[in-house]
Amino acid sequence: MLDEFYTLFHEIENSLSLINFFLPYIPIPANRRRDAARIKLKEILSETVRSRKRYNQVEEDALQNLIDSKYKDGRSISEDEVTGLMIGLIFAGEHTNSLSSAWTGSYLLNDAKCLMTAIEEQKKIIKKFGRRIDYHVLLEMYTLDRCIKEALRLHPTAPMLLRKVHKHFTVWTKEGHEYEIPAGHTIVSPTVLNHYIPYIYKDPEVYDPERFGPGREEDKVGGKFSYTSFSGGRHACPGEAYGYMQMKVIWSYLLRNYELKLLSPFPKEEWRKFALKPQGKVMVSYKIRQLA
Ligand code: HEM
Repeated sequence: MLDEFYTLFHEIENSLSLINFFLPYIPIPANRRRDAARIKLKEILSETVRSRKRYNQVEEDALQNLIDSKYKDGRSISEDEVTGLMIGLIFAGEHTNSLSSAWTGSYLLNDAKCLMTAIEEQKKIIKKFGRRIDYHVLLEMYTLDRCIKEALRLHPTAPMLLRKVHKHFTVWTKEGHEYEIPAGHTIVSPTVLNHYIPYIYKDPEVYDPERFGPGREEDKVGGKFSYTSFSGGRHACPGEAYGYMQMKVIWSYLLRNYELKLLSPFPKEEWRKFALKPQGKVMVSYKIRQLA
């Protein structure tokens, strides 16, 4: 069941491409597979929803929260809405995390100094807490946190953010130029360019997790929208903290239990895909070890 679920999500992920951004329903093979996978996922989730209702089964999970939620006028949300929201939620958290973990790993394994700093941090944490990894232990992983944040600065999973303008407003640039933004227009904020602005990020092309460390905190320099890998404003990602936790679980576990080496060249970005994934396969060799 889990394998089938994963494969179906993979089909949805495979349809992410620039062409789909402009023409989401164009009948190309990837979209046909995406639509078939969406139907099958809906069937699986609908069956779970119905079975819970049939047997009055109540679980403590996100699906249950959606099943039990109501509109302001007291109306329950429909089965279609529950399954649609659930698919959206899993998709929002799954491919973003796997891409960001892959970029983080590629950078760590490509940079001996960063890798050593991240390993030393794990050793210190093991000394303090033993080998357990829980919420409180994850909060102590400042170095790993910064390594992930920096990988996401260089490779944000959403390369641009779009907003529909509801009210006319004016923007002034640092150079003093003034721009009128009329209501009704769609504005694009290209995260993938903003994260490389040199007066905010020193040597922006360089992977340097310490730029977020105490005393530097370069992302604070340009104001609250300098770092938008998790977007900003009302529709900022609600899964940011959870996402960091997941990525820290993955990478702390790997660093503690395996000696890893990057075999393939450092990956390039796959620009044809809307989410900036690594191009081709990232090949790694591993040897079992236990950090102490
Ligand atoms: C590395 C991990 C993640 C990254 C990089 C990421 C990135 C983003 C970005 C950039 C947006 C905003 C898109 C926009 O403004 O147009 C967003 C929205 C969203 N994310 Fe995440 N996300 C991550 C993990 C998660 C997780 C784990 C969840 C939930 C379990 C999640 C749920 C959502 C949802 C529901 C939205 C829509 C928010 C709204 O429109 O109000 N994300 N995410």
